[in-house]
Amino acid sequence: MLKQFIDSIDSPEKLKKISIDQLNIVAREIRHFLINTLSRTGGHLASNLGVVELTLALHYCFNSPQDKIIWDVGHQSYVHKIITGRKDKFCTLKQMGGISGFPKRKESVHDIFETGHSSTSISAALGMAAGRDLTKEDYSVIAVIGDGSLTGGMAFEALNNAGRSNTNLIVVLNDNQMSISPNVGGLSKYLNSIRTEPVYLEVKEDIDQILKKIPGIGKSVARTVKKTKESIRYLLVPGTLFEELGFTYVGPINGHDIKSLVSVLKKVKRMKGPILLHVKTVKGKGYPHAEKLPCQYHGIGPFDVKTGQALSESGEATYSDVFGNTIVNLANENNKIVAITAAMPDGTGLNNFQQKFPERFFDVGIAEQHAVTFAAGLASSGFHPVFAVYSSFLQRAYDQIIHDVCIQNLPMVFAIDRAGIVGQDGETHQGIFDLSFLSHMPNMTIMAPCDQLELEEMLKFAFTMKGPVAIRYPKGKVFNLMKSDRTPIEYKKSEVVCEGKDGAILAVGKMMEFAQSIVENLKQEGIELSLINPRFIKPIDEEMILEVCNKHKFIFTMEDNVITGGFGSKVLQILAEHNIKDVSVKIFAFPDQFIEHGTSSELYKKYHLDAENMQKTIKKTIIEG
Ligand SMILES: Cc1ncc(C[n+]2csc(CCOP(=O)(O)OP(=O)(O)O)c2C)c(N)n1
Ligand SMILES: CC(=O)[C@@H](O)[C@H](O)COP(=O)(O)O
Ligand SMILES: [Mg+2]
Repeated sequence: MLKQFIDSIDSPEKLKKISIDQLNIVAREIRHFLINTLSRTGGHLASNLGVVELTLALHYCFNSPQDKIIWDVGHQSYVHKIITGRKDKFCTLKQMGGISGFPKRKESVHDIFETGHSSTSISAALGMAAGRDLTKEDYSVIAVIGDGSLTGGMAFEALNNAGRSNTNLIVVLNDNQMSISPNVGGLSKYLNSIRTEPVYLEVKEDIDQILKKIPGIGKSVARTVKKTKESIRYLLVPGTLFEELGFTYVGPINGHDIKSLVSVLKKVKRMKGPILLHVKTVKGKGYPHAEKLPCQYHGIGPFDVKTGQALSESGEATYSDVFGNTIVNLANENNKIVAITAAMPDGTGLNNFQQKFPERFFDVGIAEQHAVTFAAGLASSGFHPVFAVYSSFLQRAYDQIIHDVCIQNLPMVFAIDRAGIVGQDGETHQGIFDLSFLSHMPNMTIMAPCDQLELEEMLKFAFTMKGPVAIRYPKGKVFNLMKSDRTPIEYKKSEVVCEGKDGAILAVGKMMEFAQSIVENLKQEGIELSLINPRFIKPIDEEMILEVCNKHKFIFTMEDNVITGGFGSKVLQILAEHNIKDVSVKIFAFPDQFIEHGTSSELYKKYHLDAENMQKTIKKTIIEG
């Protein structure tokens, strides 16, 4: 096989040894490598195809790890990983024990800061720059942020802070006009308006030289000249928004032209103060299927390279589908229902709602904090909003939920998708904290459906409530509980699935899938268990728990949440409050640690939360008495 350039490039130093023309060959090879490898492993293909030249140029012009490159979200860091010696590990991408889909400090000295959630890079970079200035060191700090991520509030907080800091900091804005879906909002419109400007660094320097030569005679003339300079700048130099914040704006430049990128980056490296380099790229660049459908190829499972067809799609309904369909049905009957997403209409299943009720649908950008307070505003003016959001991203809005929703006891629904284990996105994305961080908020009601039907019923129920309600459900395909006589949803009431004499399982949400099979299996072995579907995590069905304690010596609680502050600990609290000492409680939950990437089933197994392991523990506990 023909020896490729990328086979020999395992560090930024090696990259620097080749010519700029040869960089174009490397770019081609990397694209080929990414498409072929990700067709087997899956991953964030489109974003990475879009930053091939940009990443090569950055590593060509800067000296990582002395110079610090921070990747916002980090889903576009694959090319960086390839250049920094991890190409051979790509067949393990996002797999248990393999390399992560995001920057990880333990993976490489070049992964200088970990990301996964958006809009953090400028803050982190500014902190590093401040640290560098304090220790009087000399290196560059570069934040690479996408136009979608720039819509997040934190990015603006950081721009505001950096713009007046005078510190040397480079923000590379990777503008592909896309978030996961097309980017939205005023900022996106603004970037669009300056994308077409053919003016960049050289021209701006020329203008500055010309302006300097305008003579200033007398005070009023000086004022006029100053105004004229500002107007000329407004007319001729794009990016004035950033300039006014205190950044020197450079761009827009073509992010697929390596020669220009290298030339501009070399100049930017020498410039002082905060710089914003605006780079235009195409999401999915070089793979026609991804260029055409960048949203579909944002994060993709294995696919056929030729046809672009996904290989693993089963067509079975997911919880997101069920949410999406149910909310449309409910909104048909209730015109007060409005829906909000923070840049994730597809992932959350809200896209049908968007099409059916465009005027009642709001994509606020990657802005979870704003989304919650925006919903609170709608709720306080008579609407009943639903905010559909992934569990881990809702973490962003902790204070807004307390301060803007719960204190005022406003009616709104949090449709919390990707609760529990999401699998291959790892630590930053596992939704294992929501039960804990929502539980201690007064006025909040929290429910977890154990199956498809229950999600539908809980959504209907949630819109009859007068305060905030959170419904959390997992990633992936729906489960259907084997029980014909389902009881209707009633506030604070659990459901008895079956009764037995040897112990009781209380299985929250998804854990019911495991619990039902455990009960069936142990029955074959002569162990009879009660199975309870708690439905409400808050307020918890205390009556049921006390009844279970009256009947059983052993209680087993199951939840796909971290053990600290979760459902099990609430059960223990009730036992303690009632001074119940003769009942043993075993909590099955995730330990007090961050859960790495891997498939969901691997992770449940590793943490002994799969059916087989839990069954063994339950059997042993009961037999040993
Ligand atoms: C706080 C937060 N909310 C939502 C997401 C989900 N998410 C990941 S990437 C992405 C779009 C990012 O767009 P952009 O920064 O422009 O990068 P691109 O994919 O276009 O390269 C979103 C919404 C996230 N990672 N973090
Ligand atoms: C990088 C990121 O945060 C998202 O792209 C996330 O990976 C989406 O997850 P789903 O694939 O579960 O929608
Ligand atoms: Mg983008």
